[in-house]
Amino acid sequence: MEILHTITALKAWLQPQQDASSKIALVPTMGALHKGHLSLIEIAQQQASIVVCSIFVNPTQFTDPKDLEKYPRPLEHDIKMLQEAGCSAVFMPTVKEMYPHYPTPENWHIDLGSAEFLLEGEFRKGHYQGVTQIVKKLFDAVQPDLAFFGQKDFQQVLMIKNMVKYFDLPVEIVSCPIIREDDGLAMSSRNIHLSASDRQNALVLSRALQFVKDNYHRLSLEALLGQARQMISTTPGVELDYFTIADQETLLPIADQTNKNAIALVAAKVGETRLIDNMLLD
Ligand SMILES: Nc1ncnc2c1ncn2[C@@H]1O[C@H](COP(=O)(O)OP(=O)(O)OP(=O)(O)O)[C@@H](O)[C@H]1O
Ligand SMILES: CC(C)(CO)[C@@H](O)C(=O)[O-]
Ligand code: BAL
Repeated sequence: MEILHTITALKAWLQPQQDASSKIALVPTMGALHKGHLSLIEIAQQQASIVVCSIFVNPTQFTDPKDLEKYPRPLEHDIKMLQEAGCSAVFMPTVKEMYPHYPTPENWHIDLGSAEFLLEGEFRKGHYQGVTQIVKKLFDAVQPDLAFFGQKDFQQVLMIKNMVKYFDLPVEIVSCPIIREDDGLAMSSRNIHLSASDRQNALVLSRALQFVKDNYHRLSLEALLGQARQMISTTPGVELDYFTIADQETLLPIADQTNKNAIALVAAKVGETRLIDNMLLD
């Protein structure tokens, strides 16, 4: 596996590999890799001949400086995992490589539609401008045919699709299923911060989502939301940011269960760690 730190080195490595039949896939990550990330690599390998994984903890998408500072960075371990997964190359640039004038902000603001300001966008203001800014830079560097993202960050996939439309980019965005621990907790790099009791309390998120999914056509919307929110807010050490049942396209709350395109989404702080999860309904 090739380990590349600069855009110049990345382009020099990619160029001779490209022929008319080869497809390039990009799997963007912030590292601290787990089986969720590996599933994206595996799906990418089924659809492309060259799979580039990027590892970059992108400062412009963090709204909480403490969250950025303590974000896990086990780079040696990540490289080993990617090597074992048979990834073609890993791109791990410095902050200066991606943002030459950092910490001076670059001029970046694009229209991502009104869903930008809902849910994660409401709790992490400007988050999706930062996400789309770095993903555009990664797309420019790799020029992938396909790019793979996890459904765990459901709103992120929507925002990236909107960014692709905005610039009319020739890249296909593939959304991949959420990988969970055996007890239902969605895998996440930030799970490493959970204490033993946080880890147990965090299960309420997937349980509340599963409750809504199982009862979607049995209970009223009011009852579904009321019970799910109560399950979460009565769990010790868990502080709910939002639990919503929304339309998958607009992310606005659905009006009733005739909606065939609904999703339940949740975000909560478990101990000191903020987690998100979601489940498609119907
Ligand atoms: N459990 C999972 N299943 C499938 N894809 C996942 C999972 N967790 C993360 N991903 C995807 O991996 C990509 C990189 O995500 P990232 O590196 O931020 O990891 P993460 O586990 O989501 O970390 P965190 O949420 O703690 O930042 C994203 O597209 C994300 O949606
Ligand atoms: C897409 C991404 C790599 C951009 O920094 C990040 O938001 C993530 O890991 O989901
Ligand atoms: N996977 C989402 C990246 C973030 O939380 O910033």
